[in-house]
Amino acid sequence: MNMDDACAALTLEQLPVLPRRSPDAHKGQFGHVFVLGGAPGMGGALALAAAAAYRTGAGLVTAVGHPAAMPYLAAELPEATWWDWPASFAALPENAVLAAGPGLGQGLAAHDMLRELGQLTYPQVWDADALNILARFGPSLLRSEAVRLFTPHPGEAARLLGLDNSAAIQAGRLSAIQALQSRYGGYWVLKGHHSLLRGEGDCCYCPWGNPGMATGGSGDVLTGLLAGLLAQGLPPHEALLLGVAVHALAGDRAARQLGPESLLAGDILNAVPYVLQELKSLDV
Ligand SMILES: NC(=O)C1=CN([C@@H]2O[C@H](COP(=O)(O)OP(=O)(O)OC[C@H]3O[C@@H](n4cnc5c(N)ncnc54)[C@H](OP(=O)(O)O)[C@@H]3O)[C@@H](O)[C@H]2O)[C@@H](O)CC1
Ligand SMILES: Nc1ncnc2c1ncn2[C@@H]1O[C@H](COP(=O)(O)OP(=O)(O)O)[C@@H](O)[C@H]1O
Repeated sequence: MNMDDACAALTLEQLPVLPRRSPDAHKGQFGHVFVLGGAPGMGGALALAAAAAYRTGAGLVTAVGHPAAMPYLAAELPEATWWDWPASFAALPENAVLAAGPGLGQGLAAHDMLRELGQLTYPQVWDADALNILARFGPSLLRSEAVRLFTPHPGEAARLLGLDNSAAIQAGRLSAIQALQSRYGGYWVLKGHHSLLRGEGDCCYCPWGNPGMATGGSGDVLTGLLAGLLAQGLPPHEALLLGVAVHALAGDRAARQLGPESLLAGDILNAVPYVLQELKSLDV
């Protein structure tokens, strides 16, 4: 079955808009995103996700990474605060949102932090190595009731379902995303060409995006976007639709300017503010 026959395409009209900021707004009203990632050699993934959370409008962003990842943050994102691994999340602010996975690796510290994350009730985004660790432990890792958004690519989806490789997922993307949601609960995007979304109600697919986005780090940008939207209080289903759409539209905008071959994940990130503005201007 062709998934496009079974799922409706997301439309611009369906996308929620971010609430207008009151003139006396302060940063505490827009949430505090904690991004867990940045194992040695992968500080860039953490920096991209943290920057994306800020670009979407989060009030504060803290990058939780290995000390070796610090130079990326200092150079790329002085706006972020920084926690070294191993970190504990016993005393987070009330408005915290956690996003785990970008460049996290699968070492001991990552396992410990995810075991703790699985018991927290703050809204969460699970991506990349957080999904690989979840695949190893299964749904029992998710002990608490919490809003959770999951963002696997087909390789990660295969691991989460105990399948050999991504070909099995690609052969039946619709049944794969259904199986993922019934096994792990929560809100899902199965990434790739025409990313599939499944939150509340029927599934839909994202008609935007392009093969230029098949480049290292573009998924890390999506993780930060989703966390930034949750942090501003968007309900999870709306955050899922808007985050995936903004990411794909930003990818299309960057590809039009630069060509798909030259596209970097950072170009998607840089296009996000323009897409957010354009979407706002549609809401009249
Ligand atoms: N700058 C940095 O610091 C960066 C750091 N990064 C970090 O690296 C870590 C490892 O993450 P990763 O995704 O690179 O490795 P991995 O999970 O083994 O996936 C590869 C396999 O999955 C599949 N596959 C993927 N997409 C697919 C698709 N659309 N359609 C179909 N299949 C698809 C495909 O499998 P195959 O088709 O070969 O079966 C492929 O071989 C992680 O922590 C991440 O955050 C990266 O974000 C990059 C930038
Ligand atoms: N051919 C494509 N068409 C549309 N979007 C794509 C395509 N290839 C990749 N993408 C998007 O780019 C992102 C890649 O994410 P991911 O594979 O996790 O990359 P990384 O791990 O390098 O950050 C996803 O959001 C995916 O939907």
